[in-house]
Amino acid sequence: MLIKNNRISIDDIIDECKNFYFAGQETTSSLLGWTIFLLATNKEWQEKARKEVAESFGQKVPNADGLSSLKIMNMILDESLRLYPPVPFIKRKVELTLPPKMLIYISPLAVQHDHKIWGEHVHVFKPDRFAEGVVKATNNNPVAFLPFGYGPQTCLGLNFAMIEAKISLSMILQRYMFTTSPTYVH
Ligand code: HEM
Repeated sequence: MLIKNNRISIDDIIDECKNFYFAGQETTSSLLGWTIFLLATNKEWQEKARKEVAESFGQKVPNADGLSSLKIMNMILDESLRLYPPVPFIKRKVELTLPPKMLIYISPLAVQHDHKIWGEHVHVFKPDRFAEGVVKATNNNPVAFLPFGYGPQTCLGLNFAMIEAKISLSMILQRYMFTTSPTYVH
């Protein structure tokens, strides 16, 4: 972003709006799409999530207090973000010892599928690996879970995206049960 005279130009603001639109829409819809698929193929977790939603909201519209107590749903969303990170690459530009301006790509997809960190069931949907938080799930290596990136450039929409996903998923679970087609092959 070019800041002249301590002012952000109209073009910069338009760029930021486009960024929010792009960075904010496809990512959360990818998270919801994969989560619905994972719950369709793991019915016991679909039922656990529905029970938690029913206990928190009944048939009412989800509210802020209830959303923060959705522990099972948080575990499910984290496991979905681990298996199918909506942003598979993060990039950084080298400024120091490596050749300047070189772009480094870090792959959440690769790190989150590393059996040395996540164990032999790395490819299996196991939300309970997140039951005691990310530090425990990563064997004391929290940078191994980076669906929203890491450090000063961490995703600006992290909290917004998780709240949006929890509201949407709660309202879907309140209304629908879902399954894959009998002919579906993964
Ligand atoms: C599941 C949903 C989302 C995922 C997985 C996601 C993931 C990411 C990732 C991996 C980055 C790069 C972070 C880094 O380089 O370390 C990023 C950056 C960013 N995201 Fe998201 N994002 C999501 C939703 C959103 C939403 C809803 C918004 C805004 C409404 C948003 C706005 C941004 C912005 C502005 C940046 C750039 C931050 C910067 O460079 O300082 N994201 N996101």
